[in-house]
Amino acid sequence: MITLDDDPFADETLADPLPMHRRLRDAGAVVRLGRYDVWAMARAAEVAQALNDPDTFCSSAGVGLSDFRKETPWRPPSLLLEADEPEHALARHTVTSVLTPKVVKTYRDTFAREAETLVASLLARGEFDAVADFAEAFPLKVFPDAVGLPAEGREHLLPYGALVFNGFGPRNHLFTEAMERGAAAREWIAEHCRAENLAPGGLGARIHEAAADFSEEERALLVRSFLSAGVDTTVHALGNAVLCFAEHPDQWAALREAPDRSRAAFEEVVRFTSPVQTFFRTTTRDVEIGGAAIPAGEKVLLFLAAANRDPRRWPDPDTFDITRRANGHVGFGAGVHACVGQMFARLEGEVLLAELARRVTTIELAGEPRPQLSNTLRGLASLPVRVR
Ligand code: HEM
Ligand SMILES: CC(C)Cc1ccc(C(=O)O)cc1
Repeated sequence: MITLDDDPFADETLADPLPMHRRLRDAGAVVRLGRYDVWAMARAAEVAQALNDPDTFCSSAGVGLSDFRKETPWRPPSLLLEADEPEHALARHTVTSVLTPKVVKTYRDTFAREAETLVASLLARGEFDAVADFAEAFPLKVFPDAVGLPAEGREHLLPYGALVFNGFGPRNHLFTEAMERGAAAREWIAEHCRAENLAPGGLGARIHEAAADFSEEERALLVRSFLSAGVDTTVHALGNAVLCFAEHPDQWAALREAPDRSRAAFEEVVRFTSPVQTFFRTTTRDVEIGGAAIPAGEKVLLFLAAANRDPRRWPDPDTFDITRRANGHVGFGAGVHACVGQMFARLEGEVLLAELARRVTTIELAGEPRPQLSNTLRGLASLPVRVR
């Protein structure tokens, strides 16, 4: 068995995980991380195999380091993310009956209007922070509007997301800081998963209506899934997109030439930067995989970001190329738990990047990008840019 002593959740690793990803892929198809006493997979083939075998690699013990069979979760488990069949299928069917591709399409015009307003205001400013003023501003407007959240209190969404995503890691300083900062957010989120605080016709209200045979608190948990996963993820993807284009002016020129390439460009941003870097599964039986014998009951850390740059699967994996066919990456997961909001996320990325490409000639760094450290997400805390 190959053991590495890397700490994937250390600040310096989180700030620049690529060297570790290379070491993990080169060390073997399955390796052991001595520091946390867990297994790890970083190659595309094994990560896909685990995601597509939920009976062997389950989610109901939690998709973070904490094993729900041994420790009390910090919040009641998700009926989607932290559930296995048959319970998972029931919840999934309810949510996908609300967030259908057809329903997602109905937001296109609203997103386009919001994008026009936002890009025009940023172009007028010329210099701004592409995280706070762009990557956070857009999702924090369109997503809570779609869910049916009130205008006030939306400042709780990002701190709550930070709690959720740091909660998948070890109880390090990132988790404790998110816990302290997120105390008020937990209250507000719990309140706003309830039907009476969700606007009629919004996605939240529609989940309550579709989940008629669930209990009141289960219906609220289904809405909590959207509030947990629906903002920080797209915020990081959009911030990463601006950094990619600022660092690859040739790719920005290619997108400006054909703004209708923006959907494929966003897909390549998700593959290349993997906003969601890792999460766990737990083995339900002894399993042979990648030349290793993993006993039942063990935590397995899946490195989506490393798989998305695996040269065994991707030609020139470290090249950011918006004309590549990026589909088949695992940035949105795969299998029964694959992202239920990916079409919504793709629409946000497609519409906003197309508008930016139509209106902005050049994007330049106007200062050092500052990484946002997270146990699960990869993205920026700030990104000073100048646009013309
Ligand atoms: C770029 C943006 C996004 C990324 C990179 C992303 C990534 C992911 C990934 C990797 C998973 C799989 C988790 C697992 O297998 O354990 C997932 C699941 C999920 N995502 Fe997303 N997501 C994004 C946006 C969204 C949005 C906008 C929503 C809500 C509308 C959302 C809601 C969910 C939910 C509810 C699940 C759990 C599905 C299940 O377990 O059946 N996500 N996401
Ligand atoms: C990448 C995933 C771990 C994002 C995510 C977070 C939370 C939930 C939930 O159901 O609370 C679902 C998905």
